[in-house]
Amino acid sequence: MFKIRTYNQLSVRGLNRFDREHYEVASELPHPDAFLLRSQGLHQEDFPATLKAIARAGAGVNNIPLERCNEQGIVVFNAPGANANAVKELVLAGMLLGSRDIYQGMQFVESLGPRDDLDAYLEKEKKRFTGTELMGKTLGVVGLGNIGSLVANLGLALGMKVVGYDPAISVEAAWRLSSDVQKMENLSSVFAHADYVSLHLPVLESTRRLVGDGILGGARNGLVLLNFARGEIVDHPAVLRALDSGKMHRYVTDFPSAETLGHPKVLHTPHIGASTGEAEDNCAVMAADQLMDFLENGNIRNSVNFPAIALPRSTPVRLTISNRNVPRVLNQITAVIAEHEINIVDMLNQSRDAVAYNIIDLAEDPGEDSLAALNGIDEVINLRLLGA
Ligand SMILES: NC(=O)c1ccc[n+]([C@@H]2O[C@H](COP(=O)([O-])OP(=O)(O)OC[C@H]3O[C@@H](n4cnc5c(N)ncnc54)[C@H](O)[C@@H]3O)[C@@H](O)[C@H]2O)c1
Ligand SMILES: O=C(O)CC[C@@H](O)C(=O)O
Repeated sequence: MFKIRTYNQLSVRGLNRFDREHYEVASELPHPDAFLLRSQGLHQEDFPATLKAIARAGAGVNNIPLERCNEQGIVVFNAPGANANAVKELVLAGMLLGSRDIYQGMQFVESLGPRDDLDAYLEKEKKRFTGTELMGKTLGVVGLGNIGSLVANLGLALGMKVVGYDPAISVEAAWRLSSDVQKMENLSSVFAHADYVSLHLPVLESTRRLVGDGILGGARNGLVLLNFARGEIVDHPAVLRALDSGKMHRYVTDFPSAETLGHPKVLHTPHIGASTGEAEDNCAVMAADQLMDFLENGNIRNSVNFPAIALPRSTPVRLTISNRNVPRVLNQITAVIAEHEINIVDMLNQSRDAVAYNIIDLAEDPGEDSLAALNGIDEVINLRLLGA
C-alpha cells in the first residue's frame, strides 16, 4: 500500500487516479511515500523518512526546497504545460484590463445609485474611461516556455507585434512558437521595444527582483506590465516609482503584495492563473500519473531535479538506486549484485547535475545482505526494491 499525503484543494479527477486498493490518499497522513500538492509552502516542513517523491500539480516549484530534496534523494515532479492555457487566457484578460478602463468603469457604474438620467449621465461621463487597442501595439514576452509561447502566439493573433526573450528556450517551446515572434538578445531590449510586457519565467535566485529600476528606466513610456509568473520577479518599490512617474501605465498581477495593494494603477487577481476546472484536472491527473509510475515502477517523467528515465518491466523484481553523480559508483553497484550471484536482466542509468539514478531489473529477489551492501556504498543516497 502506498501512502499519498495531499495538501491544498486538488481536483477529484486527479485524486481518483489512485486505485484505493493500493493507495491511501489523505491529508495529515503519517509515514507518506509521497506528497501531492499545489502551492503549499514546504520550506519550513520536516520531511518524514518515508518520503520518496513530491508532485507539484502545477508549474512553479519555488514552494519546494529543491536542495534538501536533492540531498535526501527525493524526486520532485511538476506538471509542465498542464495549466498553460488557463494562464494564457487570464493574461488576455490582463491585457484588456491594462488597456481599457474596464475595472474602473465597472466600479464607476456600480457606485451610481438609481437615477432618472442614467443613460445621459453615462454618455457624458464615459470619456473618463477611454482606452487604447491592443492591435498594432508591441507585446514583449519574457520566458517562452509552456505559457510564454502560447501568450506570444496569442499576441500575434490579436494583431500585435511580438518580441520575446528566453536565454534557455527548449526545443519543444521553440517548435510551438510562431516564426513571426522576434527574438530579443536580452531583457532590456524587450522592455525597450514593447508597450506590453508579460512575464512567464520561473522565480530563481537569478530572477528575483529582475524587473527593477534599471530595466524599467529603459522601458517605453506608458508600459503595461503583466505579472502572472511570481511576485518575487519584480521589485515592487521600483514598479510603484514607475507608475507614479507616469512611465508605467498599469501593473496587472496575479500576486497581490502589501506594497502594491491599494495603488490605483495596480490591478490584482488572487493567484487564479491556474484556477480553472480544466487546468486543475490536467495538473492533478498529470501529477498523480507521474507519481504512480514512479512509486510502482521507478520511472521518472517531468521531474525538476532527477533525470527523465523509463524502462519497461522485464522481471518482477526491480531495484532503483539514487546516487551522487561521481565516477565508479555504477561499477560498485554491479559488483555487489554480481558478488551475490544475481543476474541483471536489464538496466538503465541516467544522470542530471549532481544526481544519478539507476533502474535495475533482476532475475530474482536480491535478499537482505545484498541490499545492505548496496546501501553501504558511500555515494548511494537511497534505494528501493519494487515488487511486480
Ligand atoms: N499565475 C499562476 O497561477 C501560474 C500558473 C502557472 C505558472 N505560473 C508561473 O509561470 C512560470 C512559467 O510557467 P511555464 O509553465 O511557462 O514554465 P516553463 O518552464 O515551461 O517556461 C519557463 C521559461 O522561462 C525561461 N526562463 C528562465 N529564466 C529566464 C530568464 N532569466 N529570462 C527569460 N526567460 C527565462 C525558461 O528557459 C523557460 O523556457 C512558472 O515558473 C510559475 O512561476 C503561474
Ligand atoms: O495551483 C495553483 O493554483 C497555482 C499554480 C501555479 O502557481 C503554478 O505555478 O502552476
